[in-house]
Formats: sequence, C-alpha cells, structure tokens
Amino acid sequence: MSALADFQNSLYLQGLGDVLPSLPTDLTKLEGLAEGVLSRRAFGYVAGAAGSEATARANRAAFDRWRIVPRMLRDVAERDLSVEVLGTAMPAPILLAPIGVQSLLHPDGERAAARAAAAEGLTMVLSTAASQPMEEVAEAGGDGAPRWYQLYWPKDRDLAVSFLERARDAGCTALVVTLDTFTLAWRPRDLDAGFLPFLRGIGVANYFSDPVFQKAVGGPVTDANREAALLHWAAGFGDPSLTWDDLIFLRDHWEGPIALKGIQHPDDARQAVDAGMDGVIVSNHGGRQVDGAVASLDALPGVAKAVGDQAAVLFDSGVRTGADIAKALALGADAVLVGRPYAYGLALGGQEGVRHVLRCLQAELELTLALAGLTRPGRLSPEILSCAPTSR
Ligand SMILES: Cc1cc2nc3c(=O)[nH]c(=O)nc-3n(C[C@H](O)[C@H](O)[C@H](O)COP(=O)(O)O)c2cc1C
Ligand SMILES: CCCCCCC(=O)C(=O)O
Repeated sequence: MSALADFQNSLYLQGLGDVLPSLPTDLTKLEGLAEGVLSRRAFGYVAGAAGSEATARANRAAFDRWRIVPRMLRDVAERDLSVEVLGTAMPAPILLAPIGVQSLLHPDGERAAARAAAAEGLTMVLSTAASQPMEEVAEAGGDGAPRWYQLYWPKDRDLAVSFLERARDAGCTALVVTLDTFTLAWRPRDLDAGFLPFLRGIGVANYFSDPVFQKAVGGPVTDANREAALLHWAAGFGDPSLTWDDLIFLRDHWEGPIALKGIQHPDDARQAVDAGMDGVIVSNHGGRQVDGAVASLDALPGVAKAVGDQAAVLFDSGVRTGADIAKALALGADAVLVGRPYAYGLALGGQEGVRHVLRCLQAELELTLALAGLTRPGRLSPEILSCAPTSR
C-alpha cells in the first residue's frame, strides 16, 4: 500500500478512537475557517482578487465544467505519482506556489511552509515578496529540500542580480519569473481597507536584507531611514517597460532552468519557447491581477498545444482538490502550483496545517487517478475528461 493510501487509512483508524482530523479534508472549507482566525485585513488580502473578482470565480467554475470519466479493470495496484519537472524530482506533481507576506497568516510565516514542504519532499517556490529573508526560509526547509526562487524583477538590475545570486546560494535550482505583477492590480478589498502589507513592512524582508538595496538607501534599514526605504521599494518594485528582449539578461545571470509565470496566451507561450525559456506557468495569479481575464484552466489547453514538448507546462489558479489537479494534468500541465489552500492551512495550523493540505492533495490525487483507472500522472490525457453541459 502506498504512503498516501496509508494517510487515508490513518484518518479512518484514528476515527475509531474518536480522534478526528483537526482540519477538514475537503480543502474548499478552509477559506471559511481561515476567515474566522485572521484579521479582516489579512483575510481580505489573501482571499481577495482583482476588481469584481469575476476571474477568481471563473477559475473555480472552469474546473467544474470538466468531468472525469473513470475507466474500469485496468490493474491500478501499483501507483506512482512521481514526476520530474525542470530537473527537480517530485514525489507528486504539486508545488507550493510563491506566496509572499506569509507572516500575515501565521507568526512562523514562510519558515513553517518550508518545513512542511520539506517534510513532504515537495518543492516550495520562494517568493521575492516573502516576509522572511530567503536564506532563513531555505534554512528552515533544510539542506537538500527542493526549492525554486520566484523573481519579482525590480527596476534596479543590480538588485535583480543580487536576488538571483542569493537564491542560487540558498539552494534554489530553478527560477520562476512572474510577469503578470509588475504593479498591483485594482484590488477593492485592500483599497477599501486602506491596507497594503508592504507599506507596513510585511513582505519586504528580501529587500531590506539585501546589500544592494541597503546601499541604495544609505545603509541598513533602521527607524531613521525606514520610510525612505519603503518609498524606494515602492518606486522600484516592478519594471513596466520590460519586453521579451530583456529575457536575455536573466539567461546571462541564472544558470539553471527558467519558467515564466503568468502566461495565458498561446502566442506568449511560443515566444517564451523561442526565447529559450525552459517552462511556462499558465496562471492568472489566482484572479488577483486582471479582473475579467480568461479562467486559467481555459487557457491551459491552448498554451500546452503551443508549447508541445519543447518546454515544461505548469499551471495554477483555482486548484483546490486532487480531482482539480487530475483535470489540469489531463489538459496538458506537467505539474500544478497550489496557492491559497496552503496559505489557509498555514493560518489555521502553522506548519502542520500546511502539511495537512499537502497530504490531502496528494492522497486525493492518487485515489482519483486509481479510481479513474490510471497509475501515473503521465498517463492522463484529455480522453479521460468530458465537458459537462453548462446548464445543470
Ligand atoms: C496572498 C497571496 C500572495 C501571493 N504572492 C505571490 C508572490 O509573491 N509571487 C507570485 O508570483 N505570486 C504570488 N501569488 C500568486 C500565487 O503564486 C498563485 O499564482 C495563486 O495564488 C494561484 O491561485 P490560487 O490561490 O487560486 O491557488 C500570491 C497569491 C496570494 C493569494
Ligand atoms: C506591489 C505588488 C506586490 C505583490 C506581491 C504579492 C503578490 O503577488 C500578491 O498577489 O499579493
């Protein structure tokens, strides 16, 4: 029996002794519970999305339009979820999406998420906008834990190079470059609450700890230059003038694989491949950037077709269940990134809350595959899906 089936059995066995899981195994319930333990501002920042939040809703609705058509009598006794993506061996095709400002959710912040990811052997993507410096997050995960680095490409090229060198030294083996957030979108929940974590010093740890940033603000950040440092951060966070031609700069300063996050159009995916990128991440940032943007799952098949086998295709935005992961893999993803569910796990239970989320997703994916007649994620294809009628 696999370790994941063991996890399912352990829940039933604990139930015999009236020991029930402290968090629900239906992860869609986490958001409502997290609302109960977070401040209104913190919850609004995490759960919120751009504009009317239509794209955030569309991300979920798109999953519901696809239905799995299980096949029988296919010998699914031996199952294996492992994959290799961008040179990283993964026990399951699931990564922790880069999520900044995690100390909003729990005092242990990113360090707790890193420990949970390491315990499961899953890859965490460390955010530039973390509330703890990347070196501390990497240390919490431990030597040998798989980790990638997500870059918010700042205006100051020297700062970008410094981030990349620090990420390499912290053991990050692949680079994720987020393209869809060179500036914050119109986010009404945060605007109405007058709340931006960064201006309150949450999510700027990688900047404040950086020698290039410190030089620019006249030395280490103290009470005396803190306001100036925050203004400097705000002025240089993103560079809206970047074009495809700038990607060569990243190639020159990062030796490992590079994936572009925020790809939604097949032509952009082709351009990424033509620019020598190793992967694309189909994502609309969990609906947090362009309100009215295409649901991420609806963008996936076109991007996967455009890329073919020339680069890795990863996916995020809206993943909440193992069945969602199976659908994304069937529609062309090599692996998925999970965002808010683990953030809510962190809010509700710290490191163990994140681990609960990761174990549930892996176990549910494995069971979904097996009960659908499949033993490995690589065997998933669109033939396992049917598109549900819209009026139900
Ligand atoms: C609170 C929060 C912070 C985020 N921070 C980052 C970040 O620092 N870098 C990044 O590339 N994406 C960031 N994202 C987007 C996620 O990486 C991911 O694209 C998104 O959460 C996926 O959608 P989901 O939450 O529906 O799973 C953030 C998302 C949330 C909810
Ligand atoms: C100034 C923009 C910072 C955004 C960093 C966090 C993030 O990606 C988010 O969605 O929130």
